[in-house]
Amino acid sequence: MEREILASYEPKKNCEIRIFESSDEMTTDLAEYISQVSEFSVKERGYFAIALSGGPLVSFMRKLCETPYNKTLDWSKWYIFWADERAVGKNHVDSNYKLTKEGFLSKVPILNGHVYSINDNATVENAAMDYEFVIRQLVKIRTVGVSESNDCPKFDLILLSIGSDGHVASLFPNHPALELKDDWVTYITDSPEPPPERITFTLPVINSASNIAVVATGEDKAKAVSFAISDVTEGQDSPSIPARMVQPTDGKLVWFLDKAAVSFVEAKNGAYGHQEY
Ligand SMILES: O=C(O)[C@H](O)[C@@H](O)[C@H](O)[C@H](O)COP(=O)(O)O
Repeated sequence: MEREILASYEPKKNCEIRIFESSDEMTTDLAEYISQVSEFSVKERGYFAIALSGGPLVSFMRKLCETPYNKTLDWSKWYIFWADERAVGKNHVDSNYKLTKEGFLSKVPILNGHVYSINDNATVENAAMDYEFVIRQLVKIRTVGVSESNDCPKFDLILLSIGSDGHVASLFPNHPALELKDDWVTYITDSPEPPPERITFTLPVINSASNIAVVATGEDKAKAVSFAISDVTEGQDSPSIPARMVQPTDGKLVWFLDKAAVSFVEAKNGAYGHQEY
């Protein structure tokens, strides 16, 4: 598989940062990474439970719909979830389900019964409660694994992208939802980005996953990426943004970035290869 990683670092325990020349090369590596995680999970557990989010993420997964992956992956073992969803109908242009259906699910043979979309026919509060209930049932029968350190679900992979304000899933800076410890799924009604009502996994669920990948390209994400991955002590220069709170308890975190997304880190620290990520 042809792909060139410009640099790869392991700055913190269980965290790796991969930097690519272009977003196209990043997309190639991301497909290979997802394929490897899915094969490992199917071998270990018999299932692959993956949670997706919105934004540009689905378009970054496009190479999974092409050869060799469309033919080689064991799609019948894939179970799809959403780390966050906007409270709009499934046909609405803002729906993460619609985005995923059009860009991914309609192109690969994942079973309809394995697609756990968030209820768009309920209030956000009820949709969040329903979703947590469904996940609890699936954890009971181990279609979704369970964390060894708490009773949280242990998704095989949670894929996130980062907003330019540093939000991940629908967890926004300084929002009380960031403090939740016992809920698995929650809702917000005051998202700073439209639409205001959203359903989201909480940090304990995200951090309990076996694998978390955060994907970011472009200069508009560069500042947030720098605040999220740099080692400097938190303070005015490095606010504690949600993406920085993504720290797997027992699993592994991989950042997939293009050159533009690390331009702010680079400006502060020098060229790639500087160890102070
Ligand atoms: O539904 C959502 O809003 C997302 O799950 C969100 O976390 C998104 O992934 C980021 O906002 C990046 O998306 P943009 O690049 O479009 O800001």
